[in-house]
Amino acid sequence: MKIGVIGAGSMAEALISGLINGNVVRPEQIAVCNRSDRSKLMYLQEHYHVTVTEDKKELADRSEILILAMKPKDVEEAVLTLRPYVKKQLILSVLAGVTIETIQHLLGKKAPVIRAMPNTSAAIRMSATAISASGEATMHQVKMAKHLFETIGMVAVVEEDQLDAVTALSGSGPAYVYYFIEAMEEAAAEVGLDQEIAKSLILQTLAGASEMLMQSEKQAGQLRKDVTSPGGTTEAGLEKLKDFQFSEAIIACVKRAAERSREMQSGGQAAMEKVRKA
Ligand SMILES: NC(=O)C1=CN([C@@H]2O[C@H](COP(=O)(O)OP(=O)(O)OC[C@H]3O[C@@H](n4cnc5c(N)ncnc54)[C@H](O)[C@@H]3O)[C@@H](O)[C@H]2O)C=CC1
Ligand SMILES: O=C(O)[C@@H]1CCC=N1
Repeated sequence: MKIGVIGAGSMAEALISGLINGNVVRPEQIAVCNRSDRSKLMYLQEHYHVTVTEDKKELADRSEILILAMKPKDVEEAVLTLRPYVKKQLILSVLAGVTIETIQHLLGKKAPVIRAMPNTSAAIRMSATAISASGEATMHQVKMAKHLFETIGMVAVVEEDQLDAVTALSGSGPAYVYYFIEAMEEAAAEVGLDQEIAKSLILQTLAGASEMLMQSEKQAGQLRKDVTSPGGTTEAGLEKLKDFQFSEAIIACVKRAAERSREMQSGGQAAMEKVRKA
């Protein structure tokens, strides 16, 4: 399987790192191009030994899968310059808020397109990814995409209209967790803990809680109650989280991110209109 990656940013690197370090594909099976920043290409070549090129034709000709990994605002230019070289390749987009219809419009044909929403934990093969395929994608191509993402984490197959919600939940999700950890680190300093010790305690606590949920038949709410002794420390701490409307804040966060994904989708439709009128 030969893969061409268009856009050499954070998500591209996470995918490349997961695929290569997990021995899923060999470096020579991956070629990457970027728009302007050549240093990023040099970095990827040096670290992962992938092929780098500035020539989209060369990239497309050698690839069976073309991964779109630029920012959504750049999709129009990227796909229009790629368009002459797209023949039978499967187009695999990781772009937030850019629909299959928009991509097919920019390509000027009903090419097989699979939208995926992974997250940056792909770098260590722990991504939570959801995929959705266009009707043009063959069963083989869907299986191939599913397999690709399964090798770097777990995969859920969803309807395309679910992808805004997925993006808000697990695509952006690592950032919420890192934000929580940053706050825990700040809290640890305020209660007088050494920074390094605090960091290991926080990370093991998160990993342990997450693993408990995976292994246990109990739901999160029950496991929380198991920790919370009546009149104890946890109850006192949780009261503060309630005072500051922790749940409401998380719900508002995910809802706003999903809404933003839908707004970005409207941007993509405007680009599609522009191409249609040109
Ligand atoms: N960063 C994340 O956690 C996740 C990002 N995504 C999606 O992945 C995509 C990329 O995100 P990041 O990697 O964070 O962005 P980034 O800004 O780090 O990387 C995008 C890269 O694409 C390049 N690029 C732009 N136009 C191009 C063109 N015409 N041809 C070739 N390269 C071009 C840019 O030079 C840049 O290096 C976005 O669409 C985002 O929605 C999806 C899931 C998670
Ligand atoms: O922030 C973003 O728009 C992208 C999509 C999911 C994670 N990062």
